[in-house]
Amino acid sequence: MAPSLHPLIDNGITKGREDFPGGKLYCHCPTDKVEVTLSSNVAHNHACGCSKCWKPAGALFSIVAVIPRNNLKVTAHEEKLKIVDESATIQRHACQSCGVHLYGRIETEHPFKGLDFVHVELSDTKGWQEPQFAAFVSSIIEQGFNPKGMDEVRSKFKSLGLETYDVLSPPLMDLIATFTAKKTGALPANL
Ligand SMILES: N[C@@H](CCC(=O)N[C@@H](CSCO)C(=O)NCC(=O)O)C(=O)O
Ligand SMILES: [Zn+2]
Ligand SMILES: [Zn+2]
Repeated sequence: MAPSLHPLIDNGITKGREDFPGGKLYCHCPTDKVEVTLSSNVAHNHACGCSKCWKPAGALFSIVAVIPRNNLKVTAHEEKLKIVDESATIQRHACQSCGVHLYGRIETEHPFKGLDFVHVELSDTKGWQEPQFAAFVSSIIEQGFNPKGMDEVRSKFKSLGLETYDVLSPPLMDLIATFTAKKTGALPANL
């Protein structure tokens, strides 16, 4: 049996809506759920194979997207949130009771500062931007996945119409490189 990449994509991808206005994310606690309100759709939604992003049990990949941090508010039970790893670039705020990551935020100088990382599967509404690509695919091996299965994993993504990358997608890599070039002076700061 093919391994589960993620329940949201295993059986095909449902397209989101261009005019989707956002919605609420909830942690997995049965009561007193942490609630996060997003006031827009997300962007750059993708499958991520890295070891740090939260994924549901049994899935090889997380599905993670970004949203401007001003469009994200914790609207209930913020007291349950704790940063998973203070030393990581992305400060992932997880519910201490159920372990779900509600949002990841960057506080240091970084090309993605100002964008929060979120998992739209924590919402019960439909219409969020669908996954656009798969990132950090080779990273699943670091978590114990047999490298012999990688062709099958990459083929499955391709059959779903998702390009696979071992870091991030070209537009995101270009953003990172442009940020670096402006810092070193290789490109003008006002480009
Ligand atoms: N092989 C490593 C990769 C970890 C990694 O660099 N993850 C990325 C992507 S997360 C969402 O796309 C990243 O930006 N991490 C910064 C951070 O987590 O703070 C592994 O698998 O651990
Ligand atoms: Zn919880
Ligand atoms: Zn990740």
